[in-house]
Amino acid sequence: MKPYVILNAAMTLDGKIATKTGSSEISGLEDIMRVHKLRKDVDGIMVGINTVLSDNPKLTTHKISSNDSDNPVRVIVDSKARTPHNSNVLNDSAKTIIAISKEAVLDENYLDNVHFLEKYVDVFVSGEYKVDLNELMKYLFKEGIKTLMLEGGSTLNFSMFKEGLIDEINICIAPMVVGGKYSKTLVDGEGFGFMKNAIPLKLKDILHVGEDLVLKYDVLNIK
Ligand SMILES: NC(=O)C1=CN([C@@H]2O[C@H](COP(=O)(O)OP(=O)(O)OC[C@H]3O[C@@H](n4cnc5c(N)ncnc54)[C@H](O)[C@@H]3O)[C@@H](O)[C@H]2O)C=CC1
Ligand SMILES: Nc1nc(O)c(N)c(N[C@@H]2O[C@H](COP(=O)(O)O)[C@@H](O)[C@H]2O)n1
Repeated sequence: MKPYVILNAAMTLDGKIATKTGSSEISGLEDIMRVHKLRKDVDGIMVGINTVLSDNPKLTTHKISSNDSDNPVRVIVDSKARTPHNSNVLNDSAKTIIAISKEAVLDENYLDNVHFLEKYVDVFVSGEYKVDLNELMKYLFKEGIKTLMLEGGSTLNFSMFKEGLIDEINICIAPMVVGGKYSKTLVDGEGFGFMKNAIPLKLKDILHVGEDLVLKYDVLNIK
């Protein structure tokens, strides 16, 4: 059993979720409010370690009227236990789970930080060098996370698609173009070699949210 996973992201019309410098303020205010209401409705919210390093996100419902009990459990996919000590995701506004790989506990270069993180958060170990996302989903479900919002970035998004773990996509398209072959797109990773392997989707809703457009899709190849 696994959580129902909703990938939520904001991209420019040309499909970028951040520039090459990591700048990523894309959603308009109304979309931010929509996202924070969605955060309040789900049990968990998950990002990759590069998103933590780049944005230092809070991953709480702080943009809407709410209290700490409304915050979802934060989940960080962090194979080498690189979450910095001063990260906002380590504050006590919400529970945090950091998923690491076996390498992080076997290699003394990473072990000190594992011990540090264990003082503040739940640490879940799976996979040899990279977090095993299937194992992680099973663990989160057992921990009571029945709905999980995936908030990026591009690399984790691809891995989650490849494993067939995403059920739904909510994508905000902002009326802007940024370009750049080194700018992150909605889904990067290694990608598929042939269109016949593309993830099939079904459009289920189109919303005008302020100046932005929000498209909602069901993913048709889930496990
Ligand atoms: N506009 C938007 O909605 C959003 C934009 N972003 C942007 O995305 C950028 C970060 O994206 P990325 O660099 O692609 O990094 P990412 O946030 O997807 O993290 C990827 C890292 O996670 C770790 N990882 C561990 N196990 C993994 C597995 N099984 N599969 C995949 N990754 C695994 C690896 O260290 C990997 O390099 C930032 O610039 C951030 O601002 C991030 C979220 C939302
Ligand atoms: N919905 C949305 N729109 C954007 O324009 C974004 N850049 C993001 N980014 C995601 O939100 C995280 C920041 O969250 P906090 O406000 O600090 O809680 C960021 O790390 C991305 O995951 N999302």
